Amino acid sequence: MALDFIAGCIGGCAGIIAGHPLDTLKVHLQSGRGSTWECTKALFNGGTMKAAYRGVGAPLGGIAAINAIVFGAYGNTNRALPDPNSIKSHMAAGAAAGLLQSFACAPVELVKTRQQLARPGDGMPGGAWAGARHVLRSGGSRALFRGLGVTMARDSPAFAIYFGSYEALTRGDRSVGRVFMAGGIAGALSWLVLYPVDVVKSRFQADAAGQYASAWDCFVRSLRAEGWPCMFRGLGAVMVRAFISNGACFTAVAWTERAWQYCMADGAVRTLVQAAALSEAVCGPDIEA
Ligand SMILES: NC(=[NH2+])NCCC[C@H](N)C(=O)O
Repeated sequence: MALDFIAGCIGGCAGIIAGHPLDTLKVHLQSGRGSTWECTKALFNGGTMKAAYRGVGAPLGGIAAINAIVFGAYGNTNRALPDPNSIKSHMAAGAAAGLLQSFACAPVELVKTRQQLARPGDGMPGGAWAGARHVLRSGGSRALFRGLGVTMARDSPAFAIYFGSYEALTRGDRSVGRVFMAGGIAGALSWLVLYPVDVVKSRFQADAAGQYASAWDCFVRSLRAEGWPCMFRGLGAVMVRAFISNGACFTAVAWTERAWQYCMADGAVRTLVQAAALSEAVCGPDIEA
């Protein structure tokens, strides 16, 4: 249990660091900041990764809480179901985990999104806590939880697909290569299917001025103004990000688990050797020897 959590945190951090620049590109594309080429150029302007990594603090800071909820809810729901090993149970447990983690994920992603899109002079500080305080001061907790409903609508089905497909793809083979591929494919699939919901979420959370009354209003007005193509902008970036990020995440989880098991086994051997040495010191060498 504790191991799942520690492994999940290390995996989650690896995934965030590997995937954040592409996440920033995605958010810029979703918000209509320009073509892929224009956005990429703007993000790497100045030759540093600074703009591409803006807003990384909130997801890094929130990953422990989010993973505690995801792994806790996933494991417990799965075990409580009548047939825990079926893919259906893994999907149901994933859906419950996705729903619950939205309460932590929505405010984290709101701060992240605002920082990724911040322009000089609009007062959005760069740090995670400073960003959250800024949002709270300007609109209270309602402002911080703007987009909670649409986050649930995205993440409950997304995590069902995520855990269901990961389980299906790793049945019978948990080698490092397989884990990376399965994690990458599961991540990419979970984004592909729910992508328009994510576009609406980004646009709705980015809207600090309160131009949209609700996420639905944001969806209808975006469609009316720009048509269906805007619901798929950034899909390429997110698929590459999701593959790398979730491949890295599940691989780090598997490595951490193996390192742990190795240390435990090693520790157990050392304890046996010490116990033998101690008994020899106390009782003298074996009589037969
Ligand atoms: N579409 C989703 N939210 N899928 C669940 C995977 C979440 C994962 N942490 C990622 O960012 O890729």
